[in-house]
Amino acid sequence: MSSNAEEMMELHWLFDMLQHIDVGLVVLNEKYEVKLWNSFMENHSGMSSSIAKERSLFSIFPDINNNWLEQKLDNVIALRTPIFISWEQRPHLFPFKSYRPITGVADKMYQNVALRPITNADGSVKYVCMVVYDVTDVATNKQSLSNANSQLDYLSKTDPMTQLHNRGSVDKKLQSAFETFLNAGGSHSLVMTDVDFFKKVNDKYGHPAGDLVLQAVAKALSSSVRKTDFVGRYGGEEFVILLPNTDVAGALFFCESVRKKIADMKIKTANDVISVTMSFGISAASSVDKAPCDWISRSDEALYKAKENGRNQSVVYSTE
Ligand SMILES: Nc1nc2c(ncn2[C@@H]2O[C@H](COP(=O)(O)OP(=O)(O)OP(=O)(O)O)[C@@H](O)[C@H]2O)c(=O)[nH]1
Repeated sequence: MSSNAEEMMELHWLFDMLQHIDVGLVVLNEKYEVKLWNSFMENHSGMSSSIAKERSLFSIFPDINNNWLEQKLDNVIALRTPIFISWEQRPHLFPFKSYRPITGVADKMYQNVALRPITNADGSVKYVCMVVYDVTDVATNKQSLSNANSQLDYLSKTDPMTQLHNRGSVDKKLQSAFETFLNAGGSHSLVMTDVDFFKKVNDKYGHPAGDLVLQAVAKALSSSVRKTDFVGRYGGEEFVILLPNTDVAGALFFCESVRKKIADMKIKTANDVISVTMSFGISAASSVDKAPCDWISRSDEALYKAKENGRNQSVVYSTE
Protein backbone atom coordinates (compact mmCIF):
# COMPACT_ATOMS: atom_id res chain seq x y z
CA MET A 1 0.00 0.00 0.00
CA SER A 2 1.42 3.42 -0.90
CA SER A 3 2.15 5.83 1.95
CA ASN A 4 -0.61 8.13 0.64
CA ALA A 5 -3.14 5.33 0.80
CA GLU A 6 -1.93 4.45 4.33
CA GLU A 7 -2.34 8.06 5.45
CA MET A 8 -5.84 8.13 3.97
CA MET A 9 -6.71 4.95 5.83
CA GLU A 10 -5.37 6.34 9.12
CA LEU A 11 -7.38 9.50 8.56
CA HIS A 12 -10.47 7.41 7.94
CA TRP A 13 -9.86 5.41 11.13
CA LEU A 14 -9.29 8.57 13.12
CA PHE A 15 -12.46 10.13 11.80
CA ASP A 16 -14.41 6.95 12.56
CA MET A 17 -13.04 6.86 16.12
CA LEU A 18 -13.86 10.53 16.71
CA GLN A 19 -17.37 9.92 15.41
CA HIS A 20 -17.95 7.16 17.96
CA ILE A 21 -15.87 8.32 20.91
CA ASP A 22 -17.82 8.65 24.20
CA VAL A 23 -17.29 12.41 24.27
CA GLY A 24 -19.36 15.06 22.54
CA LEU A 25 -17.68 16.84 19.62
CA VAL A 26 -19.17 19.89 17.93
CA VAL A 27 -17.45 22.25 15.52
CA LEU A 28 -18.94 25.73 15.12
CA ASN A 29 -18.08 28.49 12.69
CA GLU A 30 -17.93 32.18 13.55
CA LYS A 31 -21.72 32.44 13.16
CA TYR A 32 -22.14 29.62 15.72
CA GLU A 33 -23.42 27.28 12.99
CA VAL A 34 -22.80 23.57 13.45
CA LYS A 35 -20.18 22.10 11.11
CA LEU A 36 -19.57 18.81 12.91
CA TRP A 37 -21.83 16.84 15.24
CA ASN A 38 -20.60 13.45 16.35
CA SER A 39 -22.61 10.41 17.39
CA PHE A 40 -22.40 11.30 21.12
CA MET A 41 -24.24 14.54 20.28
CA GLU A 42 -26.70 12.67 18.07
CA ASN A 43 -27.45 10.09 20.77
CA HIS A 44 -27.93 12.55 23.60
CA SER A 45 -29.72 15.32 21.72
CA GLY A 46 -31.87 13.00 19.60
CA MET A 47 -30.90 15.12 16.58
CA SER A 48 -29.03 13.58 13.66
CA SER A 49 -25.90 15.17 12.29
CA SER A 50 -27.59 15.90 8.94
CA ILE A 51 -30.34 17.91 10.68
CA ALA A 52 -28.01 19.68 13.13
CA LYS A 53 -25.48 20.77 10.50
CA GLU A 54 -25.70 24.37 9.30
CA ARG A 55 -28.15 25.25 12.04
CA SER A 56 -27.15 27.77 14.70
CA LEU A 57 -26.32 26.08 18.01
CA PHE A 58 -28.69 28.53 19.71
CA SER A 59 -31.62 27.49 17.54
CA ILE A 60 -31.00 23.84 18.49
CA PHE A 61 -30.73 24.69 22.20
CA PRO A 62 -32.75 27.88 22.77
CA ASP A 63 -32.24 27.64 26.56
CA ILE A 64 -28.49 28.20 26.33
CA ASN A 65 -27.60 31.71 27.50
CA ASN A 66 -26.42 32.97 24.12
CA ASN A 67 -24.83 36.24 25.25
CA TRP A 68 -22.68 34.37 27.71
CA LEU A 69 -21.63 31.56 25.34
CA GLU A 70 -21.18 33.83 22.31
CA GLN A 71 -18.73 35.90 24.30
CA LYS A 72 -16.73 32.81 25.21
CA LEU A 73 -16.73 31.48 21.63
CA ASP A 74 -15.68 34.91 20.28
CA ASN A 75 -12.83 35.00 22.80
CA VAL A 76 -11.61 31.55 21.79
CA ILE A 77 -11.40 32.71 18.16
CA ALA A 78 -9.97 36.17 18.89
CA LEU A 79 -7.42 35.10 21.51
CA ARG A 80 -6.76 31.63 20.03
CA THR A 81 -6.81 30.06 23.46
CA PRO A 82 -9.00 27.32 24.89
CA ILE A 83 -11.64 28.01 27.52
CA PHE A 84 -13.01 25.45 29.96
CA ILE A 85 -16.48 25.43 31.43
CA SER A 86 -16.64 23.25 34.52
CA TRP A 87 -19.77 21.55 35.90
CA GLU A 88 -19.14 23.34 39.19
CA GLN A 89 -19.49 26.65 37.40
CA ARG A 90 -22.47 25.51 35.32
CA PRO A 91 -23.82 21.95 35.88
CA HIS A 92 -24.60 21.49 32.21
CA LEU A 93 -24.36 23.40 28.96
CA PHE A 94 -26.46 21.00 26.91
CA PRO A 95 -29.74 19.85 28.51
CA PHE A 96 -29.05 16.13 28.09
CA LYS A 97 -30.73 13.49 30.23
CA SER A 98 -28.59 11.51 32.61
CA TYR A 99 -28.77 7.77 32.27
CA ARG A 100 -27.95 6.70 35.80
CA PRO A 101 -30.91 4.43 36.58
CA ILE A 102 -29.29 2.86 39.65
CA THR A 103 -28.06 5.88 41.55
CA GLY A 104 -30.85 8.08 40.20
CA VAL A 105 -29.18 11.11 41.82
CA ALA A 106 -29.14 13.34 38.75
CA ASP A 107 -31.77 13.64 36.04
CA LYS A 108 -29.55 15.82 33.85
CA MET A 109 -26.05 14.99 32.61
CA TYR A 110 -23.33 17.02 34.34
CA GLN A 111 -20.77 18.27 31.82
CA ASN A 112 -17.32 19.72 31.57
CA VAL A 113 -16.95 21.52 28.26
CA ALA A 114 -13.71 22.58 26.56
CA LEU A 115 -13.86 25.18 23.80
CA ARG A 116 -10.78 24.93 21.59
CA PRO A 117 -9.77 27.06 18.60
CA ILE A 118 -9.24 25.13 15.37
CA THR A 119 -6.33 26.45 13.33
CA ASN A 120 -6.66 26.23 9.55
CA ALA A 121 -3.73 25.30 7.29
CA ASP A 122 -3.11 29.02 6.64
CA GLY A 123 -2.89 29.72 10.40
CA SER A 124 -6.23 31.50 10.61
CA VAL A 125 -8.81 30.59 13.25
CA LYS A 126 -12.42 30.57 12.10
CA TYR A 127 -13.83 27.55 13.91
CA VAL A 128 -14.23 26.39 17.48
CA CYS A 129 -14.36 22.78 18.61
CA MET A 130 -16.55 22.07 21.64
CA VAL A 131 -15.57 18.95 23.56
CA VAL A 132 -18.30 17.77 25.92
CA TYR A 133 -17.38 15.38 28.76
CA ASP A 134 -20.07 13.54 30.69
CA VAL A 135 -18.95 13.99 34.31
CA THR A 136 -22.21 12.94 35.98
CA ASP A 137 -20.50 10.24 38.07
CA VAL A 138 -17.80 12.59 39.33
CA ALA A 139 -20.31 15.35 40.08
CA THR A 140 -22.84 13.14 41.85
CA ASN A 141 -20.11 11.39 43.86
CA LYS A 142 -18.71 14.73 44.93
CA GLN A 143 -22.16 15.98 45.85
CA SER A 144 -22.98 12.78 47.79
CA LEU A 145 -19.70 13.15 49.67
CA SER A 146 -20.41 16.76 50.43
CA ASN A 147 -23.97 15.87 51.59
CA ALA A 148 -22.58 13.08 53.76
CA ASN A 149 -20.04 15.48 55.27
CA SER A 150 -22.77 18.04 56.03
CA GLN A 151 -24.87 15.28 57.60
CA LEU A 152 -21.89 14.11 59.69
CA ASP A 153 -21.18 17.67 60.72
CA TYR A 154 -24.83 18.13 61.74
CA LEU A 155 -24.87 14.83 63.68
CA SER A 156 -21.64 15.66 65.49
CA LYS A 157 -23.17 18.91 66.78
CA THR A 158 -26.70 17.74 67.51
CA ASP A 159 -28.32 16.00 70.43
CA PRO A 160 -30.15 13.09 68.78
CA MET A 161 -33.12 13.10 71.15
CA THR A 162 -34.04 16.79 71.16
CA GLN A 163 -32.34 17.92 67.92
CA LEU A 164 -30.86 20.82 69.90
CA HIS A 165 -27.14 21.63 69.91
CA ASN A 166 -25.30 19.02 71.96
CA ARG A 167 -22.92 19.60 74.87
CA GLY A 168 -19.82 19.85 72.65
CA SER A 169 -21.51 22.40 70.46
CA VAL A 170 -22.69 24.36 73.54
CA ASP A 171 -19.14 24.50 74.93
CA LYS A 172 -17.79 25.81 71.61
CA LYS A 173 -20.55 28.40 71.30
CA LEU A 174 -20.02 29.65 74.85
CA GLN A 175 -16.30 29.96 74.26
CA SER A 176 -16.84 32.03 71.11
CA ALA A 177 -19.55 34.16 72.78
CA PHE A 178 -17.21 34.77 75.70
CA GLU A 179 -14.39 35.81 73.35
CA THR A 180 -16.77 38.19 71.55
CA PHE A 181 -17.64 39.71 74.92
CA LEU A 182 -13.94 40.11 75.87
CA ASN A 183 -13.21 41.81 72.54
CA ALA A 184 -16.29 43.95 72.09
CA GLY A 185 -18.08 44.08 75.45
CA GLY A 186 -21.85 44.49 75.47
CA SER A 187 -24.66 42.86 77.44
CA HIS A 188 -25.01 39.14 76.86
CA SER A 189 -27.08 36.80 79.00
CA LEU A 190 -26.72 33.12 79.68
CA VAL A 191 -29.66 31.09 80.94
CA MET A 192 -29.47 27.68 82.56
CA THR A 193 -32.85 26.00 82.77
CA ASP A 194 -33.95 22.68 84.15
CA VAL A 195 -37.21 20.69 84.30
CA ASP A 196 -38.62 20.63 87.83
CA PHE A 197 -38.95 17.29 89.60
CA PHE A 198 -38.12 15.47 86.41
CA LYS A 199 -37.16 12.33 88.31
CA LYS A 200 -40.79 12.12 89.45
CA VAL A 201 -41.96 12.39 85.81
CA ASN A 202 -39.79 9.42 84.88
CA ASP A 203 -40.84 7.49 87.96
CA LYS A 204 -44.56 8.13 87.43
CA TYR A 205 -44.90 7.91 83.64
CA GLY A 206 -41.81 5.94 82.59
CA HIS A 207 -38.60 6.86 80.80
CA PRO A 208 -40.05 6.94 77.24
CA ALA A 209 -42.68 9.44 78.42
CA GLY A 210 -39.87 11.42 80.09
CA ASP A 211 -38.10 11.52 76.74
CA LEU A 212 -41.24 12.92 75.09
CA VAL A 213 -41.39 15.63 77.75
CA LEU A 214 -37.76 16.59 77.06
CA GLN A 215 -38.49 16.74 73.33
CA ALA A 216 -41.55 18.94 73.90
CA VAL A 217 -39.72 21.42 76.16
CA ALA A 218 -36.74 21.49 73.77
CA LYS A 219 -39.12 22.42 70.97
CA ALA A 220 -40.80 25.08 73.10
CA LEU A 221 -37.40 26.60 73.95
CA SER A 222 -36.02 26.57 70.41
CA SER A 223 -39.22 27.94 68.91
CA SER A 224 -39.24 30.86 71.38
CA VAL A 225 -35.78 32.29 70.69
CA ARG A 226 -34.60 34.75 68.06
CA LYS A 227 -32.38 33.66 65.17
CA THR A 228 -29.30 35.09 66.84
CA ASP A 229 -29.94 33.20 70.11
CA PHE A 230 -28.65 29.72 70.80
CA VAL A 231 -30.30 26.80 72.60
CA GLY A 232 -28.50 23.62 73.57
CA ARG A 233 -28.93 20.58 75.77
CA TYR A 234 -26.39 20.86 78.54
CA GLY A 235 -27.06 17.37 79.87
CA GLY A 236 -30.00 15.29 81.18
CA GLU A 237 -32.95 17.63 81.69
CA GLU A 238 -30.82 20.78 81.77
CA PHE A 239 -30.67 23.27 78.88
CA VAL A 240 -28.59 26.34 78.05
CA ILE A 241 -29.86 29.44 76.28
CA LEU A 242 -27.44 32.10 75.11
CA LEU A 243 -29.05 35.49 74.49
CA PRO A 244 -26.54 37.80 72.79
CA ASN A 245 -27.06 41.55 73.07
CA THR A 246 -29.64 41.02 75.81
CA ASP A 247 -29.25 42.41 79.32
CA VAL A 248 -30.52 40.48 82.34
CA ALA A 249 -33.79 42.46 82.41
CA GLY A 250 -34.48 41.40 78.82
CA ALA A 251 -33.41 37.83 79.60
CA LEU A 252 -35.74 37.74 82.62
CA PHE A 253 -38.66 38.93 80.48
CA PHE A 254 -37.86 36.22 77.90
CA CYS A 255 -37.49 33.47 80.52
CA GLU A 256 -40.77 34.36 82.21
CA SER A 257 -42.67 34.20 78.94
CA VAL A 258 -41.16 30.77 78.03
CA ARG A 259 -41.67 29.52 81.58
CA LYS A 260 -45.41 30.34 81.40
CA LYS A 261 -45.69 28.82 77.94
CA ILE A 262 -44.13 25.56 79.14
CA ALA A 263 -46.19 25.44 82.33
CA ASP A 264 -49.34 25.70 80.16
CA MET A 265 -48.32 22.89 77.82
CA LYS A 266 -50.19 19.60 77.82
CA ILE A 267 -47.73 16.97 76.62
CA LYS A 268 -49.52 13.94 75.22
CA THR A 269 -47.91 10.52 75.54
CA ALA A 270 -49.37 7.13 74.58
CA ASN A 271 -51.31 6.85 77.87
CA ASP A 272 -51.11 10.19 79.62
CA VAL A 273 -51.19 13.96 79.35
CA ILE A 274 -48.26 15.45 81.26
CA SER A 275 -47.61 18.98 82.47
CA VAL A 276 -44.24 20.15 83.74
CA THR A 277 -42.66 23.35 84.97
CA MET A 278 -39.13 24.67 84.55
CA SER A 279 -36.81 26.86 86.60
CA PHE A 280 -34.49 29.41 85.04
CA GLY A 281 -31.18 30.93 86.23
CA ILE A 282 -29.86 34.03 84.47
CA SER A 283 -26.55 35.90 84.53
CA ALA A 284 -24.75 38.36 82.29
CA ALA A 285 -21.19 38.03 81.00
CA SER A 286 -18.91 39.93 83.35
CA SER A 287 -15.44 41.40 83.01
CA VAL A 288 -14.42 39.54 86.17
CA ASP A 289 -15.00 36.19 84.40
CA LYS A 290 -11.79 34.43 83.46
CA ALA A 291 -13.45 31.74 81.36
CA PRO A 292 -16.94 30.76 80.15
CA CYS A 293 -17.22 28.31 83.08
CA ASP A 294 -17.34 31.31 85.48
CA TRP A 295 -20.34 32.66 83.57
CA ILE A 296 -22.02 29.24 83.61
CA SER A 297 -21.41 28.92 87.37
CA ARG A 298 -23.28 32.16 88.04
CA SER A 299 -26.27 31.10 85.93
CA ASP A 300 -26.17 27.73 87.70
CA GLU A 301 -26.19 29.44 91.09
CA ALA A 302 -29.21 31.50 90.03
CA LEU A 303 -30.93 28.29 88.86
CA TYR A 304 -30.18 26.70 92.21
CA LYS A 305 -31.85 29.68 93.93
CA ALA A 306 -34.90 29.31 91.69
CA LYS A 307 -35.13 25.66 92.76
CA GLU A 308 -34.60 26.57 96.41
CA ASN A 309 -37.27 29.28 96.29
CA GLY A 310 -39.91 26.79 95.15
CA ARG A 311 -39.16 26.12 91.42
CA ASN A 312 -41.28 27.23 88.39
CA GLN A 313 -39.61 30.65 88.42
CA SER A 314 -36.77 32.69 86.91
CA VAL A 315 -33.97 34.15 89.02
CA VAL A 316 -31.31 36.64 87.99
CA TYR A 317 -27.91 36.05 89.63
CA SER A 318 -27.08 38.40 92.45
CA THR A 319 -24.44 38.28 95.15
CA GLU A 320 -26.99 38.74 97.96
N1 LIG B 1 -36.42 10.29 80.35
C1 LIG B 1 -35.21 10.83 80.49
N2 LIG B 1 -34.75 11.16 81.72
C2 LIG B 1 -33.56 11.71 81.86
C3 LIG B 1 -32.75 11.97 80.73
N3 LIG B 1 -31.61 12.55 81.17
C4 LIG B 1 -31.71 12.64 82.52
N4 LIG B 1 -32.90 12.14 82.94
C5 LIG B 1 -33.40 12.02 84.30
O1 LIG B 1 -33.65 13.29 84.85
C6 LIG B 1 -33.72 13.15 86.27
C7 LIG B 1 -33.13 14.37 86.91
O2 LIG B 1 -33.36 14.24 88.28
P1 LIG B 1 -32.79 15.23 89.35
O3 LIG B 1 -31.42 15.69 88.95
O4 LIG B 1 -32.91 14.58 90.68
O5 LIG B 1 -33.66 16.50 89.25
P2 LIG B 1 -35.23 16.69 89.30
O6 LIG B 1 -35.96 15.44 89.65
O7 LIG B 1 -35.65 17.31 88.00
O8 LIG B 1 -35.41 17.71 90.45
P3 LIG B 1 -35.09 19.26 90.41
O9 LIG B 1 -34.16 19.54 89.28
O10 LIG B 1 -34.47 19.54 91.73
O11 LIG B 1 -36.41 19.94 90.25
C8 LIG B 1 -32.98 11.85 86.61
O12 LIG B 1 -33.92 10.92 87.09
C9 LIG B 1 -32.42 11.40 85.28
O13 LIG B 1 -32.44 9.99 85.16
C10 LIG B 1 -33.25 11.59 79.44
O14 LIG B 1 -32.61 11.75 78.40
N5 LIG B 1 -34.49 11.03 79.38
